[in-house]
Amino acid sequence: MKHIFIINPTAGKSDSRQRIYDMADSLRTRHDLDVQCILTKRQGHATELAKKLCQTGEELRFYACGGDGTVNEVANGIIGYDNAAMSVIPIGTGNDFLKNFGSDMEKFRDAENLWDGPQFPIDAIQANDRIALTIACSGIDARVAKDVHKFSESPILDGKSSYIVSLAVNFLFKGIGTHWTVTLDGVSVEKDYAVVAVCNGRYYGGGFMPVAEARMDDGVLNTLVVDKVSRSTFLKFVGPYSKGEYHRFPHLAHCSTAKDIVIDSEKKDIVTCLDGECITTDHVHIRLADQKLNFFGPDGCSCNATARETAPTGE
Ligand SMILES: Nc1ncnc2c1ncn2[C@@H]1O[C@H](COP(=O)(O)OP(=O)(O)OP(=O)(O)O)[C@@H](O)[C@H]1O
Repeated sequence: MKHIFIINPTAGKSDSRQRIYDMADSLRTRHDLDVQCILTKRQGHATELAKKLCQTGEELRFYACGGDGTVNEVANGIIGYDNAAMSVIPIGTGNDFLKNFGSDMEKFRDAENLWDGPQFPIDAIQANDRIALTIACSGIDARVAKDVHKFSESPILDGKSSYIVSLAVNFLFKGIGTHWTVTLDGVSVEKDYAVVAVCNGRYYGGGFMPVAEARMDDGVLNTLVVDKVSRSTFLKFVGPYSKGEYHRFPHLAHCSTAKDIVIDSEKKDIVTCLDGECITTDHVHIRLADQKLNFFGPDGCSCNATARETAPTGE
């Protein structure tokens, strides 16, 4: 078994490379493991690296060292390879993926808790030709996420503050709704939409949680569709939305467990964020991925640690 640390040197606000090298060294010396550290050189490189290594057929454990973008890229590289599994060492800005593990997130910071941890499958979202692990969101939230990186470079803004600033800019200077046809399990409705969030997990945008009951290993995607709203309604809605309280706005937000989600537009104006990585297109087709992702983590951890037991009913 080989242990591969894929490190994004640009992730997060400070350079964490040395800390990762030290952890890798510690695994070598304390446990006599075959360990390799590889730095990514550009966007998309983590997927290329992981896929190439998986194709050797060797038994591999990957550690995605970065933020959600790096996690997403390594997942896209290893999914479908039985000889590979991945975990995460969070050194990014937001690290929303690991929030699904609740307080165990802290244990992921030390490879000592990971290298012999249990392996389990988690679901993945197939969005066009890409995989997302947590949320595939289209609409104003995706436009906010697309812009968030501009603000997260500021030394005075943390993950959530960067998101709030990006939200304010999009809210004030760009429209809330976009005219699309959204098709859920074959039923199409053409109108103006604010958000279509397809959730396997629960967090995005520095901690926003659209669907609190989304579980990452139940074979179900929870899709929240939000109509275009006025600015004043949006202001009332966004707080509850970020806490999974969509049920307080049944006239605006509809949650379903549709298996097949398609968004079409006459223009190339659908921004879709996949674990924070954005694509822009005029057609998005989203469903549960055929393959599950092999994941490993600290003993006893659960990707559903913070999940609400059942879907709420409207008030
Ligand atoms: N060497 C590199 N140079 C420039 N960009 C890179 C490099 N390696 C990876 N990237 C890109 O950096 C982007 C940000 O990475 P990542 O999301 O992991 O960190 P982050 O933005 O700090 O964290 P988070 O998304 O959790 O807030 C990704 O789009 C990734 O593809």
